[in-house]
Amino acid sequence: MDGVTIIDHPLVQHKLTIMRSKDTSTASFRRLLREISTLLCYEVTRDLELTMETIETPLMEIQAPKLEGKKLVFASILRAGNGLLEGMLDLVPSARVAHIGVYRDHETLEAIEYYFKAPEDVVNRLVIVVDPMLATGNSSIASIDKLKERGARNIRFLCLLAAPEGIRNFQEAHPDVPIYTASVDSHLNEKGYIVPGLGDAGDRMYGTK
Ligand SMILES: O=P(O)(O)OC[C@H]1O[C@H](OP(=O)(O)OP(=O)(O)O)[C@H](O)[C@@H]1O
Ligand SMILES: O=c1cc[nH]c(=O)[nH]1
Ligand SMILES: [Mg+2]
Repeated sequence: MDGVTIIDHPLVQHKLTIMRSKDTSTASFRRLLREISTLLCYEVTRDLELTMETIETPLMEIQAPKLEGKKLVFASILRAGNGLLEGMLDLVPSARVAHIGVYRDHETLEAIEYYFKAPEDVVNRLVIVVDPMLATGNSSIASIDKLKERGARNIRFLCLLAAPEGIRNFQEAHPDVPIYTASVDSHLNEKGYIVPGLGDAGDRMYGTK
């Protein structure tokens, strides 16, 4: 599938299976999401450019690689995005963070925006938008619209599960934004849930249902 990278690392797939199970507790779900996010972060940053820098080891001076360019921005779509954000920050503690408050209206499935806070200078930075679920795509499309209004030009979207319908909508709206996901599931049901999916990610993370 063009523009979609499926992260099929065995550890990712194993943890995802446990997360999907309805018998997995809130505590385990939250811990697994944090663990899996470090593995996803590793893949979504795999091709970042490096620049050589001179350093001195205790033995000699060498040229050694460091990340090039400005610090990354991780943009978390609330609430469930925060579950991915935490593990990503474990790996890249210097990343800047944007928070985007969006929830789905349960009837219309439209994205309702309620909060937006992002670094002023996103224009020159790679922005990695995180949300475990890409269902209709309405939430991620609206979030990326806001980031583009702010000037972001270099954007990637990272999720855990995606539905084919959501990928189509997303790519129509943002053909320039690559998608990284651990799985493309079968379809959306009549209520807009991903099937087989894992249920409502926010509710499972925070025990709100
Ligand atoms: O692709 P979409 O159809 O827009 O669905 C995906 C969105 O649904 C979930 O959030 P939800 O609306 O449940 O909000 P919450 O995280 O605050 O519970 C999920 O975390 C995504 O943000
Ligand atoms: O299956 C779904 C669809 C949207 N949001 C979720 O949390 N789960
Ligand atoms: Mg949400």
